Amino acid sequence: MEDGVDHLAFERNKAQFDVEDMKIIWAGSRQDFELSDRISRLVASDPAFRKDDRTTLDRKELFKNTLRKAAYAWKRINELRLNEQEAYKLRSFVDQPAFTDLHWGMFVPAIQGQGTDEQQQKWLPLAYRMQIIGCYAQTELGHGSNVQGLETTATFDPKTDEFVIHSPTLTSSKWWPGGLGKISTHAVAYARLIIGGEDHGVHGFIVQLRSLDDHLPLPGITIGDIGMKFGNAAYNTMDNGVLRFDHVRIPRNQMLMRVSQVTREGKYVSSNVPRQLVYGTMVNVRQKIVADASVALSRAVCIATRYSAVRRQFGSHNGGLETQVIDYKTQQARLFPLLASAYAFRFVGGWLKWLYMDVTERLQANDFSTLPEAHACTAGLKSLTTTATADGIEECRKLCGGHGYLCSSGLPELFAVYVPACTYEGDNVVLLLQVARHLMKTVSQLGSGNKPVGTTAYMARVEQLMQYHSDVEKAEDWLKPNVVLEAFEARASRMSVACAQNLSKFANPEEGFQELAADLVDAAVAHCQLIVVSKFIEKLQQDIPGKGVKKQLEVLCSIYALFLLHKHLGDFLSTGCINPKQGSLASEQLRNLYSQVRPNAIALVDAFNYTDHYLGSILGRYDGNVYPKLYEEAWKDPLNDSVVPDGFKEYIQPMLKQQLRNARL
Ligand SMILES: CCCCCCCC/C=C\CCCCCCCCC/C=C/C(=O)SCCNC(=O)CCNC(=O)[C@H](O)C(C)(C)COP(=O)(O)OP(=O)(O)OC[C@H]1O[C@@H](n2cnc3c(N)ncnc32)[C@H](O)[C@@H]1OP(=O)(O)O
Ligand SMILES: Cc1cc2nc3c(=O)[nH]c(=O)nc-3n(C[C@H](O)[C@H](O)[C@H](O)COP(=O)(O)OP(=O)(O)OC[C@H]3O[C@@H](n4cnc5c(N)ncnc54)[C@H](O)[C@@H]3O)c2cc1C
Repeated sequence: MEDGVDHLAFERNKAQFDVEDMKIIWAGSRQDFELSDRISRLVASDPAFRKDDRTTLDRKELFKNTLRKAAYAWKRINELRLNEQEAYKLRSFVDQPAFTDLHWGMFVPAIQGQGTDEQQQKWLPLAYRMQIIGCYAQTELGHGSNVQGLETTATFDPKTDEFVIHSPTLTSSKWWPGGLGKISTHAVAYARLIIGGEDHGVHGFIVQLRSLDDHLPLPGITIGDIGMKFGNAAYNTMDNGVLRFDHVRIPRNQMLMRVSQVTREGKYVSSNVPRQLVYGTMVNVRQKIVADASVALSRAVCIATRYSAVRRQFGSHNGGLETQVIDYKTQQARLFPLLASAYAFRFVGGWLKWLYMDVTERLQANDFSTLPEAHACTAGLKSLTTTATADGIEECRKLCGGHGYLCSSGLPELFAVYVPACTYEGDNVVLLLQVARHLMKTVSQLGSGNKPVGTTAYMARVEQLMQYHSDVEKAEDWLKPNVVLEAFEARASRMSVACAQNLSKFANPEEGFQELAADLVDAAVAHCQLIVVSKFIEKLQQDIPGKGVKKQLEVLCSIYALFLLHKHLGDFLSTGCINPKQGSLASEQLRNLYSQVRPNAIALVDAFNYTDHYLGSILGRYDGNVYPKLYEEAWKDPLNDSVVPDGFKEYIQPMLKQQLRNARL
């Protein structure tokens, strides 16, 4: 069959729910849906945002092309008078990482979160109008995860009322900041504050890097790009940079002074806010990364699902059609948990956004009580969702067989752009260790009358959870939300308690923490998975309008939870929460659930409402017309510009002629 159009139309007719209603649930609200829909079509219909040619561009062309798109996007944002939310959407649908991500995503929030009112009034209007372009320069060549280990210094000079920013060693060179390499005029740079020889730890400083006239680096500044990164086009649209300071002077009022101040006399004054607020920008971005995970994963799942319905292999009887690969149970068991994960991450992302807004409001009112919870949740969920998304995109590539390896499938580039999310904004293992510290603290305080709150509230029932044994008797029992929730709570609390008990055997707790780090990471994962499962279940308790929509979400929620249970069966069995028979019943139920998803699979990915432009994949085309378009696309490759390739006459022809001569001899 040459043309897949009929396959997908038939698939869409099979759906047992209203896809338009599901689009609203996915978007968050009708208003959010309309906004996304409008802006994505605007970008898709504008030839200036074309992106199908980028894998064939060399780095310089690719980068220039990125600058052109960023400037054009800014022009359109102004011409159309888009508000902040619309502008953010437009940049995301342009789908090309650029310096603007760091300007809007980190430089501006760093000033908003860590600057005083006066500093905000001075710098934010310039940044909002893009009269200055900023980046977030924290990581150094020698230190990334260990922020306290940064070496760059900011030494106060009381004579001139300035800070002297300096990179004392090679390893103190700033290394990685996006937008720094070629474009940023300013940075929020992190450096150790030194006053009168005393080290006050790491603080943020606004530093001008380049002239606003000719864009040349200012005196004392050495700056450039750090070189090609993984993938071809992918993240190479971004100028991740290197920066060295040679005694660069900035006025005292360019230290971000919301958390602590340096007076004219050189006195260090701490506000009554926790010093961890210096890390606040990372918490903000981690929350955005969690929201973005569902987008990246759903794109890959949309491509793999549509293609799996178009692709046929084996099973033809009497010359009839072969079997659609989506009908193979192995394909379903690999694909449908990823579909369910995309929905699960969508809902947990929405919840985390709420949590972040809540903690921000509290901080403004000097209530710091929920900061540890916000840090643990953003760190843990960033780690969990980005790991699962990066692995999921790669699985989707494999689900598309050989064609998934072509750039025109969109999957190689999606993976290459996405996978650094497991490292940036905190290495995923380092972040899970932060969650583990939070859990160990919670367990250690259990007997003290300090009741655990928020996502650790289940620990208050630790005695009951330590006695728990699942009462599942038949496969359908696993469909009950409380049954699932209790099993996940019992597993998470037992893993944390086991770690705490083992830790208590060490005379030196820090040594114990290092020794037990792998178990602690497992306990942190169990806790984070519980959060995602419980937020999905909570979502289902809300009013969910739309024909058949709630039923589909219930199926996906069960798949997400039971897939995790199946994957981590060892945890559930070894902690004694369930027995082997109950584990088998969960697998049986999972198979039933896959059969229920099958007729709805295409409609469930249509509900993401992605344009073909945004998907950027021939395999994932809405019309399913894969083969003719793949064939057409191949001829566009620059290698096919000429029939005989460059280099043939120089290298291959002499070889062939030599062989011919030898044969004659
Ligand atoms: C960006 C948006 C772009 C928008 C426009 C485009 C549209 C695109 C669409 C979607 C966008 C999605 C987003 C995409 C982003 C792409 C850009 C990526 C750019 C990348 C940037 C970076 O990577 S910046 C550098 C990030 N670096 C790190 O994350 C470093 C990791 N390390 C740390 O965080 C810390 O050092 C660590 C926490 C690991 C340890 O710190 P340390 O001080 O040693 O801590 P410790 O002693 O363990 O703890 C002390 C104490 O403090 C508590 N704590 C630690 N961190 C925090 C925190 N962040 N908040 C609050 N509290 C914290 C910790 O729990 C301890 O508490 P106590 O136990 O003492 O109570
Ligand atoms: C694409 C990209 C964009 C970036 N953009 C920016 C930016 O705009 N601004 C910026 O400032 N930075 C940026 N970064 C830097 C990024 O934040 C760091 O790379 C990240 O925080 C990880 O730190 P690291 O590189 O030092 O890794 P390392 O800490 O050196 O990690 C190496 C290995 O050691 C392990 N490890 C480290 N510490 C521990 C520990 N305590 N216990 C157990 N294992 C440990 C890690 O798990 C990992 O396996 C970017 C990075 C990338 C890849």
